[in-house]
Amino acid sequence: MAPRKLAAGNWKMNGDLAALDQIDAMAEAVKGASCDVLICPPALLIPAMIAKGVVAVGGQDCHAEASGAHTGDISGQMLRDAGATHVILGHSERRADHHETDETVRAKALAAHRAGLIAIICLGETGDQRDGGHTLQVIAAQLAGSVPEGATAANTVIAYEPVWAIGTGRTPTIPQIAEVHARLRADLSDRLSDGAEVSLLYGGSVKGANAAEIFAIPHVDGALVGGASLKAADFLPIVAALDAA
Ligand SMILES: O=C(CO)COP(=O)(O)O
Repeated sequence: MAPRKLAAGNWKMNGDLAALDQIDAMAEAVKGASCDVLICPPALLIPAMIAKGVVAVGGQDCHAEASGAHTGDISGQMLRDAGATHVILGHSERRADHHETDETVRAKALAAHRAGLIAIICLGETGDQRDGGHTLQVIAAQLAGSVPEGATAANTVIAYEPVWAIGTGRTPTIPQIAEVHARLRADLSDRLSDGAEVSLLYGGSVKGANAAEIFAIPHVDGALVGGASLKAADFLPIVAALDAA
């Protein structure tokens, strides 16, 4: 089976109840789309977004434990209980702001799988690592360290997000994205029996204007979109480009 195509939005710490109007504005287009469409809003918006029944809804992080004395945290179990289907893990902003390591991300992914969630595991090199010629080495190590035992194409998605491309309007060249995605596919195929079917997303300054050329790259099965997922008018052209790819 071919990997599932997924257009995913990461709202980060943006959006409020009024912003859910944007989900209503997506309804018609999403109904007609053949790709999966997911939005990961701040946790407090998850129930109201799910109630709209328009897009699949995911969390932006979860704890490695199902419950316990962890003030301020949220578990995969809780996200699942609220009706979420996915959770983003190991985003570079969490790796930087919360000192998350590959080991942390792997433990969280295991917890997500136990809770019945699809883990979207993020990885990507910094600008310095890219300039130093270490990109493939960095992403291979992150993949090896962050993907847990028991990962399958059904419970895991990988998102390649070069740190220097996030929110900057800069994107890697087409050959640069192609090189990383080919390596991710090869490593996943070596490690997982269904590695050829794992969805691989590109993330970092994806817009309506560059989506089609990014989705034409081999082993790019969708996108993880930040800023351009906040408004239906910006996100829907990306969904349409993925549908057409
Ligand atoms: O970090 C991202 C998605 O997780 C990408 O953000 P931008 O699309 O705003 O660059």
